[in-house]
This record gives sequence, C-alpha cells and structure tokens, in this order.
Amino acid sequence: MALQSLHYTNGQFEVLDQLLLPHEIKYVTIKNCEDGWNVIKRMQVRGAPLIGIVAALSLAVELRAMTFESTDHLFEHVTKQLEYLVTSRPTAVNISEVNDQLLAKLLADVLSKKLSLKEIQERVITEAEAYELADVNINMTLARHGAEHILARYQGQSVRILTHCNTGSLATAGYGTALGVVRYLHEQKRLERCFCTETRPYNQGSRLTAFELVHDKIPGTLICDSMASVLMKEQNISAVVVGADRVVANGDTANKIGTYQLAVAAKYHKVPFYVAAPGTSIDVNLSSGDEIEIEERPSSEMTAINGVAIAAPGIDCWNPAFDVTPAELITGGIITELGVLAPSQLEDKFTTKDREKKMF
Ligand SMILES: CSC[C@H]1O[C@H](OP(=O)(O)O)[C@H](O)[C@@H]1O
Repeated sequence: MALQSLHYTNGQFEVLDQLLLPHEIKYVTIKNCEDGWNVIKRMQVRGAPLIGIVAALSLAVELRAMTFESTDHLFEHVTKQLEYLVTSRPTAVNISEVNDQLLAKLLADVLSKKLSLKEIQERVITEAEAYELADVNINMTLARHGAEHILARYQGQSVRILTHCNTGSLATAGYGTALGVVRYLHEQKRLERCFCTETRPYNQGSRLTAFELVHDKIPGTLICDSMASVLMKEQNISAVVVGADRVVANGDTANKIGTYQLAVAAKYHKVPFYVAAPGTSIDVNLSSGDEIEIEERPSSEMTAINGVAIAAPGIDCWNPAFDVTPAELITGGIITELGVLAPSQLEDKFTTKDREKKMF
C-alpha cells in the first residue's frame, strides 16, 4: 500500500500530519481554506506540488459547502481565498500557479455568460480537484524521463543516487518527483542504492524520505548533510537528483536549504546534478533566481526537536528554508514531464498556455 499524503473523496478532505512522522500516522480533516492555510504554514503538509494541491482542495471543499448570490460574489470570494492561500508559503510557485490558473478559468466562465452560477461554481470545484488527479501521472512521466536520462550515462550498470529533502509520495499526490526517479530506477531494477540527507533543520530526509525508502523496501542509506561532499568523493555516486520549489526562466532553482552546497560539491566531484521539477513548479515569469522570495522559518525549528532544546538558549539564528542553485550548476538537466531539459528550453516548453494545456 503506497503512502498517502492526503485522502480526498466526494468533498471529504484530510491530510497526513507530517510533523508526526515517522512515529505516528494521523490524518487531519480540512474543511475550508483557513484549515488549508494552517496545515501548509505549520508544515503539517509540505512539498511544493503537495501544498499547491492542498490549497486547491481546501478551496474545493469550502466551495462545496457554500451558496452565492451572484457570479460577482463567487468571483470575489474565490479571488480573496486564493490570495489568502498564496500567503501561507512564498517560495514554491505552486500555490500561485493554482491561483493564476483557477482565476483565469473562472473569469473566462463568468465573461462567457453562457453558464449558470451553479454551473460556474461546479466548474471551479472540478478544476480545483483536477490538480490532485493530474499530479501522479505527471510525476510518473517525469520519473521515467529522469531515470532514462541517468541510465543512458551508465550503460547496463545499476546506479547510486544522492537525494536531498523529501520529494516523494509525501511531497506530492503520489509517486514523487526526484524520489519518483529513484522509485522508477528501483522498479526497473537499476538502482543499487539511494543515499538521502537528513536535511536539517526540519529533517525531511531522516523523517520522511527514509520512511518512504524503508516503507517501499528501496535500498537506502541516511547521511548527515555534512557528509555529502565526502560521499561524492568516496562512494561512487552516479548522480545527485533533487526537487524544486521554483525553477525560473534561466533555470536557476529554489529548493530546500542545502541544495546549493550539494550542487557546488557535485560540480567539484564531476557528479551529474539534476533538478526534478514538474511544470507546476516552473515559473518562467521570473527571469533569474535573484527574484525568488526565500522563506525564513522560526528559530525554534532549528533550536529544538520535538520540544527538546538542542541549541544554547538565547543564541541568534538564521533559518532560510531554501536556497537558489544557479542553472550553471545543474549539470545533468531539469527533469520535467516534457523531458530532461536544458535551462534554455524552459521558456519554450512552459509558457502559461502550455502549462494549462498539460494540466487539463
Ligand atoms: C517535490 S517537493 C519539492 C520541494 O519542496 C520541499 O520544500 P518543503 O519541504 O519546505 O515544502 C523541498 O524543497 C523539495 O525539494
């Protein structure tokens, strides 16, 4: 049974509380956008694709329970709620993507004057629900492209992959992006081993990726973040494959803090470095990584684990949740559902129209 980050059936919506993993499997009910905002902000759910899907489904369940006097009232409410959901976490583009796409489709329906208020409301709900349904297929396609590209470098051999943070079933609606590449390699019996970093301070690697690897019986080895460079020096790593929160037009990529230093070490040790990014995490509206807002998280997420202090009381902290890897260090390519792309190919492949066509 695959790990399920969420359950959504007929407007009943619940998410797996990832703050309790790996010790406890507990689902939290989401009834409206406020519930959705809270679980995203607290990182009870996290992962760029998943937070976009949770935002969309939070709106869907809220709209299922509401009636509106007019299409203007409906449009105003949807606009307000999507703008609110975007404020939960700024770095990943995924919630903004949902905002832009749903509002564009809603506006088109309202202006068409061909549909009743109830029909328009039902279409918004259906389109919000479609993000979950589309995500797993996107991930499986992306994973195949990435695995085939990596295997083409190592004719006939099995490969040893280093990954960072969590990019699997717990970061998406299923299968995963970078960890989806690992899953596909394992399914093809071409994965020797997956090495995963702890990914301090939230420990997505030790708590979530290690959990997924053990659950799926994929050969995995946990390392501390500080071990990554010597691992690449001594342990014959075939490729580094990481996820993305926002890939911009020139290929610069915001991803979990620690990604940039992995890319620098990979460059030094001549290990191919790949970013796995579905179209929902690609933002060609920004031209370079300098424009990406980097979320800073509370110091308490660094100075304690499960309430137990691990740092000197009173010390100042700096806790950026992401860093930006310049495109020049992404030497393997950007793994998408449209293929493994060079940064120069992103704008052609992922204009807004193409993304919408691909999603629905
Ligand atoms: C497919 S997950 C993409 C991306 O999102 C994660 O961030 P967070 O755990 O803070 O939500 C991480 O950067 C992953 O690589």
